[in-house]
Amino acid sequence: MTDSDDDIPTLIDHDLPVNEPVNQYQVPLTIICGFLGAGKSTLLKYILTKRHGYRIAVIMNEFGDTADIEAKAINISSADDPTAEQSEEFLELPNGCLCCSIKDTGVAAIEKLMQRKGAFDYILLETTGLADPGPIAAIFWHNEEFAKGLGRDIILDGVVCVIDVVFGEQQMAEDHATDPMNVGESLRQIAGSDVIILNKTDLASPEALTRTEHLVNQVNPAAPIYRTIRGEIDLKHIIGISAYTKPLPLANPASTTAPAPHVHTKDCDHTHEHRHDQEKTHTNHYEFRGISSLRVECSRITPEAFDRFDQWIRTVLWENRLPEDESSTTRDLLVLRCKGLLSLTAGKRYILQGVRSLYEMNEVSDDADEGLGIPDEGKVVLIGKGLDEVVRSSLEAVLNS
Ligand SMILES: Nc1nc2c(ncn2[C@@H]2O[C@H](COP(=O)(O)OP(=O)(O)OP(=O)(O)O)[C@@H](O)[C@H]2O)c(=O)[nH]1
Repeated sequence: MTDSDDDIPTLIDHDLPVNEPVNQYQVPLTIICGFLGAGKSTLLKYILTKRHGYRIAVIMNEFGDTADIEAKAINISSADDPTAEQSEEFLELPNGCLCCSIKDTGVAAIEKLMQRKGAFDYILLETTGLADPGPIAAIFWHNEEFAKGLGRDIILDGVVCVIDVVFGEQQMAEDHATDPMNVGESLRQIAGSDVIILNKTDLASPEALTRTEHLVNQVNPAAPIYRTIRGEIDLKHIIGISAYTKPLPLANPASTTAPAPHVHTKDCDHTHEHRHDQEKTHTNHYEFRGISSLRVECSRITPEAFDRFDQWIRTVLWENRLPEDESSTTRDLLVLRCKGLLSLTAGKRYILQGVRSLYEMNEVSDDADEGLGIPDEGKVVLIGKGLDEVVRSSLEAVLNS
């Protein structure tokens, strides 16, 4: 980073978008979640003062029951009024960013913001350190009521989780789960994210860094992991990633031409080359506080198998049980996030995306297919609880039927 924090960038033309917008009529929205004190505000401040060519509206929000969380402010000053901080509801920054310090509930904040449509072309939503991003993502993705109103103008781009690499491991271990499934918020945040930022790497030992990275990767093998100091990251990794629309469901750096986000050191106990095999092995057996991931690969499947898979995933997501289990109480099954790619014998390919009970399977267009070189074989990744060998066998049986 060449800009100093004290430099207020001047307004620049929109010729430097970090990634191409998906749809010019829709404003992409990125949810930033993360552990308490992990560096979410620091990341936002970095974004708000960097020359990136986006006019970003930042919402610092408090979704859910966060009354016990002390309200905090992001201290951004403007060139015109260096003392201006959170006193203003909207603060327009010289680089085109719009800082919006609305503290009411989510949709109301977005409503207010969308009244200023045209003043920005990207929205960043910071959640509190205790927020589970799943329900928030669901508000912006596939919520029918919301889609009739504001939602039609907003498209969920992705969920980014900031982790404090010094205390991350400890936070995950100590996380007291308040939900009936006893999962814990930090693990829900990791499970529900599309990109993971390991922040404060300047303060952590290489061993702690590697351990935390490995741990996070085991909980969510589908999300690329980036290491940062004070949130300094190439914005193309977190903005305009189209995590819910792009036909790249599994962010495995080894299979893409994108710069490898998974940074390795000599201490790493895995490499890009054999990471795939490790995922197969470790994700089968790995569990952290009951959260694990399951990855199943398959060759091209028949249309009948595709229909059966649709039924399978619906039963798993909506009823928390396997289709063959008569009662939902027979196992402790909960899927927080799912992603997948299924190739049919007839030639069609479908992307699976799921957040909690919401899911969709969209056909991949030929254009996207050509541009991105989607592999022939399919795979499904589930992140959640109770994903044991019985679930694996059940899924494999459906996909291979
Ligand atoms: N050394 C170091 N300090 C950092 C880094 N990132 C953030 N900090 C500091 O960590 C503290 C917490 O950072 P914030 O950005 O406020 O964290 P937050 O996630 O927004 O905090 P909450 O919203 O309260 O959960 C601040 O004092 C930051 O200056 C980093 O990479 N290295």
